[in-house]
Amino acid sequence: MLSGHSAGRKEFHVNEDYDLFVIGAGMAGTTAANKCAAQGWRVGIVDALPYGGTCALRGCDPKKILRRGAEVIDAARLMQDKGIAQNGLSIDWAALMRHKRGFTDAVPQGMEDELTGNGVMTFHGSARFTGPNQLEIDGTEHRAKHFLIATGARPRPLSFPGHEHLIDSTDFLNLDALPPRIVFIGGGFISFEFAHIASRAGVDCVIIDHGDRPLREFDPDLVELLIQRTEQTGIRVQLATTTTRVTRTATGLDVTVDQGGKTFTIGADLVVHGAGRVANLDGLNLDAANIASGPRGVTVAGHLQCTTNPAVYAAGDAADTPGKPLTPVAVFEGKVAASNMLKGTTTTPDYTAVPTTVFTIPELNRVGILEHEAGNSGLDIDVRHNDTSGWYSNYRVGETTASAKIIIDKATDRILGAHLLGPGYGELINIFGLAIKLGLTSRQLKSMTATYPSIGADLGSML
Ligand SMILES: Cc1cc2nc3c(=O)[nH]c(=O)nc-3n(C[C@H](O)[C@H](O)[C@H](O)COP(=O)(O)OP(=O)(O)OC[C@H]3O[C@@H](n4cnc5c(N)ncnc54)[C@H](O)[C@@H]3O)c2cc1C
Ligand SMILES: NC(=O)c1ccc[n+]([C@@H]2O[C@H](COP(=O)([O-])OP(=O)(O)OC[C@H]3O[C@@H](n4cnc5c(N)ncnc54)[C@H](O)[C@@H]3O)[C@@H](O)[C@H]2O)c1
Repeated sequence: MLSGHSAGRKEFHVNEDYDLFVIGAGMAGTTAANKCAAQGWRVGIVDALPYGGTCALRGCDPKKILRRGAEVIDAARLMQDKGIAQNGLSIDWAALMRHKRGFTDAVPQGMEDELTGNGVMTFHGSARFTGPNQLEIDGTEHRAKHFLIATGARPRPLSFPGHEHLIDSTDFLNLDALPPRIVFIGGGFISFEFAHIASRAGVDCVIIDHGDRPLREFDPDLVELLIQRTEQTGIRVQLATTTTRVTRTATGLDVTVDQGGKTFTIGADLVVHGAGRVANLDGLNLDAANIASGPRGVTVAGHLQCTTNPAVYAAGDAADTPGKPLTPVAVFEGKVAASNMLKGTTTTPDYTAVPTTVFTIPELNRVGILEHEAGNSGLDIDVRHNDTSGWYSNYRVGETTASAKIIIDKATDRILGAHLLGPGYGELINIFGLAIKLGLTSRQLKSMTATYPSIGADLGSML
């Protein structure tokens, strides 16, 4: 370690000679760090928070553990008058949170042990660039030949008066108790998933979206069905509704909204931010390293190298790429960035056939193109749209909302898109993803033999 002075007056210790320094120990950052260390590179990684990132600690994994409680309640309700007595089954939120922590508490040490076991040097603190090839963490400068920015995303800043009263998704996933009334601002993944969990725990939930259609990246017919099922569950969905202010009252919070010029107030005990996320680049002092960026992240070329500083790469939610802010995308972008840095190549990530699931109950899924996108591209398509609610696998569990829409290219018989709403379809969508990735025809996919009776056995009929 050396001592020196940076551009400011502060004295720095300088730790030199990294091949790669990674900022952010989430899925993108740890994937790249492990891959480069495995090739013998000297790698450093830093996180301002415990290691693990959003998915494992504050997103996908804890969310889906909490959803399990809601799944059990919903499954029992669907079996009302079908052999399951409805006597007092309820969510014990505190115990469910303990179940969640049984998983999340072990993540940071496990992740850090894996990194150090692979020879990666781990640091804790906030990193900020001090030059094109150097950054600072708590008064120590680190120089490296390459940097990977993998700092994830944060809730989009909101501007209406009283926005400071909102809690974010991280706060929601750590609530010790659920209050009687929750309002969710924004009708996207977070609000729908959380409202579906909270309503099964007895919370009176309202989702407010300023657009006329929520979950815009999903098939509109299936979204319409999901809204109906959501409202049957007791969740109010207020569309084309703008939140104008949130005020603290003696008993809770008042959310004042405008719907087509009509103003009214919705009472709440908690208001949750579900209005989108932006790249988390604040505090990185990107200008010091001449790193171009926008709200979607660090400006990178197709091979994930920064367009204005060749030493810098970016991956995951912090990179402005065609990839959606999803865990599998963060992982494969981390791999591609690592490979390009290691080999000096310009490989680009393959974004085809990345499936997405909104983990409502039942779940909404998409892979490949939407019906209207096929139309816009001038493709001649066959749309195989089935109401699957009466099919055996849904009858068995008592689910009355289920639908499948498969988009097939008439010219080649190839599957271009699959849109599924129904219990267990979150697993089925992966098979359609593989079919699209491999360019399979509907005839080839139909030739699959599935176990019976299983949800996979419905696949042939969906085609
Ligand atoms: C509530 C919620 C639920 C989600 N559910 C799903 C799901 O079911 N499926 C799915 O595919 N995706 C889901 N996502 C999205 C998914 O979590 C993200 O796409 C993924 O975690 C992004 O990974 P990443 O490595 O890019 O960033 P992150 O995992 O966010 O890691 C970034 C890390 O960088 C650190 N950091 C930031 N700035 C600095 C700095 N200056 N210095 C040091 N460290 C810094 C942060 O502390 C953080 O640990 C969900 C997201 C949320 C919020
Ligand atoms: N299951 C999953 O894979 C999963 C789950 C949660 C989050 N995520 C990721 O995290 C990202 C962020 O999730 P999210 O739910 O916050 O965002 P989102 O982008 O899914 O949805 C945000 C919604 O809020 C609306 N909105 C924006 N500003 C508003 C305002 N001021 N008032 C009312 N409505 C407003 C938008 O119209 C949109 O419908 C997602 O895009 C997704 O990539 C994924």
